[in-house]
Amino acid sequence: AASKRIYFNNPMWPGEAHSLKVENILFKDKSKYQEILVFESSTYGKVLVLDGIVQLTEKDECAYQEMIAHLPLCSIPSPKNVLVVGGGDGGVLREISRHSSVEQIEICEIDQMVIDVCKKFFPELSVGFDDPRVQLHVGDAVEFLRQVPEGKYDAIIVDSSDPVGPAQELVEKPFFDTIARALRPGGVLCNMAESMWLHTHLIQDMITICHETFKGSIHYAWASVPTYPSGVIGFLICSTAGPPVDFVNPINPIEKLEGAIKHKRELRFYNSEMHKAAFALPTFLKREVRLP
Ligand SMILES: NCCCN[C@H]1CC[C@H](N)CC1
Repeated sequence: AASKRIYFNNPMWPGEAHSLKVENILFKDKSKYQEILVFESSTYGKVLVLDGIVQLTEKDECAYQEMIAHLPLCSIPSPKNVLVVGGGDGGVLREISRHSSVEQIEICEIDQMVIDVCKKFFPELSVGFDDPRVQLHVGDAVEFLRQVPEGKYDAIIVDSSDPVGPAQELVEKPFFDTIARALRPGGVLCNMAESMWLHTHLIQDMITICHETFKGSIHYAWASVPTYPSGVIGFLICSTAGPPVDFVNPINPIEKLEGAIKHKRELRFYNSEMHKAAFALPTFLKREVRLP
C-alpha cells in the first residue's frame, strides 16, 4: 500500500509546508502541555513531533544537538556547572557529557511525558539522562530560574520548542533577566534562535532583549537541519560581562572537543571548522538584523 505522508504546516511558516513519508505511527497522545507524536519515517528514521512541529529526527538531530551544546561549551575555559532548559529528549545532555571539565548538569524540562516517550523510542538521545552528573527537574523553567542562586552556572543552554505554546515565555525579557542572573561573570547562554529565512523579526527582538540583558558579547550562529523549516536553525550565543581571564570567545573555539574524551558515540556534525563557520552570516541577515 502507498505509505502515508504527514504535512507540517504551521502559522510560524505561512505559505509553505514540509512533509515526510510515514512507515508507521509508533506513539500518539496528549500530555498536560502538548500533543506528542512519534513515527517511523521512510528516510529520516524515527521522528518526534510536538503539537504538529518536528522536534527531531534520528537522521539529522546530530546537527542541532551537537551545535547547541558545543558552540557555548567550547567558547569558555573548562565549563563546570551547566543548565539545560527544555531538552527533554536527552540529546543535549548526551553532548554535554563529552566535556570532561563539566561536574554538574542540571536540566529543567516541563513535560514528563516527553522524557518518558524519548526514553522508550529514542534511546540514542535519552542515553544523555544516564550520565551520573545529570540532575533532572521536571517543571516550569521560568519558576525554576527564579530560585537559582546568583552566578551559579558557567553555561545555560535553552533547547526549546517554538515560542508558541509551552515555550512562549522563553523568548521574553523577564526570562532572559533570570538567565543573566543565574550565569557567573563571563558565563555563556546558547538558545535556539529560529530561521534566518523565516524569522528575522523574532531574531531581532531576541537580540534587542539580549543586548539589554547581557553585557558581554552577543553572536548569532546557524546550522543546516533539513527537517526544520527552511532547512536551517539559528543559535544566539550571549555572555555576561566577565573578567578578562574568562574571556568568552565564541568564534574561535578554545576547547578542542574532537580528541577530548572517548565517548561511546562519535561526533557526526560538530568540529572546530564547523564551529567557526557557523558564525559566518549571509549579507541579507547582517543588513536585516542589528548585531552589536
Ligand atoms: N530538542 C529538540 C529540538 C527542539 N528545538 C527545535 C527548534 C526548531 C523548532 N521548529 C522545533 C524545535
